[in-house]
Amino acid sequence: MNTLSKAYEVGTTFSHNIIPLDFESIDGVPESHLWSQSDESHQKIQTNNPRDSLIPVIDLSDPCAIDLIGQACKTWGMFQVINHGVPLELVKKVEFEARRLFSLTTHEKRKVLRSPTGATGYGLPRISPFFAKCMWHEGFTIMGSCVDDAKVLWPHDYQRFCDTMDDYQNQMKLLAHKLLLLSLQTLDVTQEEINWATSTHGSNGALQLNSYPSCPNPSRTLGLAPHTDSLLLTILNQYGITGLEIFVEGLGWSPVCPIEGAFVVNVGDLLHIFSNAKFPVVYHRAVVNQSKHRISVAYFYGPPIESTLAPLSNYQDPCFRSLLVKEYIRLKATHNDKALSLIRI
Ligand SMILES: C=C1C[C@]23C[C@@]1(O)CC[C@H]2[C@@]12CCC[C@@](C)(C(=O)O1)[C@H]2[C@@H]3C(=O)O
Ligand SMILES: O=C(O)CCC(=O)C(=O)O
Ligand SMILES: [Fe+2]
Repeated sequence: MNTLSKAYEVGTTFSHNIIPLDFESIDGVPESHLWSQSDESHQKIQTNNPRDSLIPVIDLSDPCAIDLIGQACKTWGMFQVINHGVPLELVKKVEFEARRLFSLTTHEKRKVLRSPTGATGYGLPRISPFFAKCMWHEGFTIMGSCVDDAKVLWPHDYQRFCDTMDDYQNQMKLLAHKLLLLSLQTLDVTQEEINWATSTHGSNGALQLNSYPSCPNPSRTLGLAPHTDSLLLTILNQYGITGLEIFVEGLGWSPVCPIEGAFVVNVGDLLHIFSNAKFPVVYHRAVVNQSKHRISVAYFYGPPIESTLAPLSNYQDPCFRSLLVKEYIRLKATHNDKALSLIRI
């Protein structure tokens, strides 16, 4: 077993609906998607200016970028990055292809449904079984090649979609390595540990295309329920439409405003563990809106799944026990937000 998708093959299968709603054919929010106003996951906060964002914006060409990234990772577990070197043309192509996919009919999209234990394909977010209500969301997950699914969707025109997603995953991996290298240098880390986190052999990534159709009653539902991301680092593009929110202790849910050309970068569970909790993980969610069909694209970067994950060796008191990366992925798949506490020392 050496690819990320394999780590998901074994594990609990939930008898839970795995098919997104047929958003084309409904004109209200059904009971299954109505979140209670008293639910903590569903509370809102008022910011004085909805354009205000707490999360720092870091210019990668700034000579101080390393300190700024270290500071942002330690304070927020999140930052936005500009001047990152990813070609804008490719970023736009990814949005175009994602919109092309989600604008297919429900009948077409259901031909490439992710199986209940599967990793790739069209479906609901993996975290869905942990919530009583459904999310106003449909997603397409890519781990490695997406050619099999693309051939089903566009038998005579699949190459464009695959090439775009492959190029983007390569660019994302390069950026993830760059950002990990910078952030880790601000911790007491050995060269061997840096090599593990930024290894080019057997390291794993996944691309998640998220679609949040416009919603007749956005305040009564959620696009993506509160969660932390599982792998080392996530690089997200909001494509200009507000929706991502983070949970800030004492403040509540706060928006992360989209900035043109920027990516939102956040620490995942594996980096939280590896940094011995020096980098916090940030709870985040996505809200939907009434007039716009929002697309976001998230790249998740992780280390080889057969390798051992352990807190940095230079720290005297490890906060977590060590385990294989694939074991943590399975714990997360079966226990969701309880997984971290299950390995805390
Ligand atoms: C590598 C992965 C991270 C992810 C699970 C996945 O296998 C691919 C989908 C990812 C995603 C996207 C939406 C939110 C999330 C929590 C989910 O349900 O599926 C993340 C997963 C994660 O970070 O655990
Ligand atoms: O759509 C968003 O803004 C958030 C997406 C997200 O959190 C994810 O894909 O893990
Ligand atoms: Fe996320």
